[in-house]
Amino acid sequence: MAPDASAKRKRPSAPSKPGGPSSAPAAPKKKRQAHASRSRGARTLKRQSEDEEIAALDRRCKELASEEKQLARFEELPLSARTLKGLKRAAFVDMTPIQTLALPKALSGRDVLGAARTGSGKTLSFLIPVLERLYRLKWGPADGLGALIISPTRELAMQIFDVLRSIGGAHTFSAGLIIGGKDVATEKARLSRMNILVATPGRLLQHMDETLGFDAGNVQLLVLDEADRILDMGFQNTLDAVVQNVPKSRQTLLFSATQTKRVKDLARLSLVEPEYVAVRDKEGEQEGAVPKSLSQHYMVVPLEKKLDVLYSFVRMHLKNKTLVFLSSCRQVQFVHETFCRLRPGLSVLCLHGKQKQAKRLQIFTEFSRAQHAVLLATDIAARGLDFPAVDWVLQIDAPEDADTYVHRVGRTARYQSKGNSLLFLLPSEEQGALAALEKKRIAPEKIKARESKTQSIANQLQSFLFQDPELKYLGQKAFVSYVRSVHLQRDKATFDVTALALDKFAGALGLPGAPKVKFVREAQAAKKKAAKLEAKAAKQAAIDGDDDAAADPAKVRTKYDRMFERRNQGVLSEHYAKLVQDEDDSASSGEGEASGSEDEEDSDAESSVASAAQDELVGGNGDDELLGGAADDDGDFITLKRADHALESDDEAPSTHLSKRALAMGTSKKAMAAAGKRGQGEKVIFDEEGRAHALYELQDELAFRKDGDAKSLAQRFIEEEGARLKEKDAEDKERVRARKRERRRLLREREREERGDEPKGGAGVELAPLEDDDGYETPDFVLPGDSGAEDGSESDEATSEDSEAEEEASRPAKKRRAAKPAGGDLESDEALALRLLGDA
Ligand SMILES: Nc1ncnc2c1ncn2[C@@H]1O[C@H](COP(=O)(O)OP(=O)(O)OP(=O)(O)O)[C@@H](O)[C@H]1O
Repeated sequence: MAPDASAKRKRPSAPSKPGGPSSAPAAPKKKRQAHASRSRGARTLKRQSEDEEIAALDRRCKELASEEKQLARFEELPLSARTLKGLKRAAFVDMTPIQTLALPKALSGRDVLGAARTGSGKTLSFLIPVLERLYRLKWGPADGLGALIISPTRELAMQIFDVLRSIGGAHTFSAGLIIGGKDVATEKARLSRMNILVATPGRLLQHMDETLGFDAGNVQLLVLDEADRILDMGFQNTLDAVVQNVPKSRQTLLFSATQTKRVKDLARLSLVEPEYVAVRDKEGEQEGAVPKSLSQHYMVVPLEKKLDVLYSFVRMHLKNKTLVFLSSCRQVQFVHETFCRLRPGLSVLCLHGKQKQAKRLQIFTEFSRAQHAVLLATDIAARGLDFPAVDWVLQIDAPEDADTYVHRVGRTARYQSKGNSLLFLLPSEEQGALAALEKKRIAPEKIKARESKTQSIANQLQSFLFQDPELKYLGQKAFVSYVRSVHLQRDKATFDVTALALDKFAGALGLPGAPKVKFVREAQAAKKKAAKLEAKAAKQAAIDGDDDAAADPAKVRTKYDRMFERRNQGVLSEHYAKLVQDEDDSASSGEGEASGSEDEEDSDAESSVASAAQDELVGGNGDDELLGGAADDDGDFITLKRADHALESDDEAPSTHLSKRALAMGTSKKAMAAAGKRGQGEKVIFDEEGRAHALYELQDELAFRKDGDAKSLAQRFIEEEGARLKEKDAEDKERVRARKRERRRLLREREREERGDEPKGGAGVELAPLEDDDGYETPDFVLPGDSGAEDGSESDEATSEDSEAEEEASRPAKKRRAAKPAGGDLESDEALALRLLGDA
């Protein structure tokens, strides 16, 4: 098979035999004609034999579908000589169980749903029917696209394409690989000439939408490898759009180790009487999705220990090929970066979705060829990839579900080889994850890491991160992306983001602290709230003796539910009636005034008062008798607070907690008048911030508006305040200058006294005293509306008044000490030094 029609054209022609067509010009015309008719005849014969072969194949395929005969070798299948040649060349002789079951059905044109464990040879189960169908239809370049194979990842698409090339080399179909990350324009140019396409869904749809002349209307076969993944939510819309572009009459083949049987999914593909093909064991049970040659283990590892255990594992398995799964690209990047720096003693590679396509391809090839290596990867490496001879698959972060587990561990123990897998589970994940695996009849064996052999790398990571801020940043991203991955898990019972020891985890990554993650805080708050509600509901259920609600605390009942469900309602009504009666009595006896509106409020208050009372009484032991007892004693119950508190009446003596002076003040008319003069007793209004204002201070809006609009008022205020501040500033500056002048004057006097001479008319050096730097710097207020000129005039004024020494004095002490005194010569320098020494 030619992988590409253009490549086919470029391929150098086969060396011509002596006297063959290449030497034709030299041959006599008759000879040429004879040769042409001979080759025409050969072609016709070939075509005839092909037609016969195809007819025989068609016949045989039909028979095979009804025979239910178990064939063991590819040779026994009704396959074209070209396909058999390709299979032989690739050394495929015996069929695997899934091939034995699926190939006869698929070759007879049926829609097939194939399910078989990982690494069991599903790829050939759909590639052989693709080649055979097109061959039997005598598909040629002019027929356009005949088969479409869709894969969820680029790497898997590349791998399928490689297998197609290896077994289809004897056919003449053109085949193309359509995956993201490649030049679209080049793909577009070649697309219309392809007979078979292997594609990822997104890029395929892009071409269907954009590429002129790309027509999928003649497609005979649609294949979905890892069908359940392509049919799931992530690819849903894309796949639906692709399916709309291919004819309904096509044959459809779906393969996966974890095959979907959901009618809803399959309905989207409009399958026609699909044949479900699954390999069964001797007891007739469908074989497990995981190969028997795989030894599966799991280990409970706290989050903060994961990297230590992983590193220790890698160090102890230097002669192995290990594939490690982590939950996010950032984590893969971070662990790769740090492990490379730690130099574990074998090559550490990484594969994730944020890499460029060329890089991904390079890593894929490198790991495939490597004998001993570690590949850190996200789930893009989980499905379908056929890395040869992987010894261990490690899952550092638990898979989102059992299917993902199956695909991940399926990267080892492929075809007839053996392999090992190790799953890390957090203590909080153990129960849920094992239960999910159990449903698929998967039971990994529990093992423990030896403490003595576990090497801690936290300190080294910390030092790497300290030295390299970029790495620290990556660490923070890795942290957040891990937490997010847990947060986004569907199985909330197993994956609890609030159960993660985030501080410890941050420390294990070498981070100085745990980055704040908003959704964790939200999840924690939600959990707290839910717990509170549950507790409250359970408590209430216990109070009400509601067994159902107590058994199911999630069934939260409102206050109103409780009100309507309440027993002994009559008793409480009686309480209330007495309460109202008592109040009415007291109102009629002149103790208070009960207005109509207050009566209405009372009727609203009944429920809460009664309910609160019930809570209080029954809360003790929830005993109905007690409630009844309380009802008998209802007078006390209702008036409990008033009855127990001897309230001070207005005409009683003032409380004794006031001092004698205060009491005298309170009763003395003179004192009260004096207080009135001091402003006490004036009516004040409190503003929003609780400050008291005299009435006149708070104008109403109209009065406020009389003074002008708000903007001009604000501007005026700013200007006034600016002017006030400038004035203040000038005063401050002047005060400082005066103080400095005074200090200098005093210093000069002291010096003169010490020297015992008269001043020499300003000659010599004027020293700014060191202590002159009082740390005060006049602030320059720049207020809106301040003009630079005004500012400048002020500072000019100051400069003209001050001497050079004063300017010097205003500099910071350190600079001043370093500066050379103005006008100084050697003599004066010496004098200065001597004086300083003397001072010291
Ligand atoms: N009939 C066969 N004889 C020998 N080797 C085979 C045969 N069929 C498949 N293989 C080999 O088995 C390995 C696994 O095959 P394949 O990748 O098709 O598995 P799979 O079932 O698609 O796995 P997965 O579920 O992981 O996608 C490959 O290396 C392939 O070359």
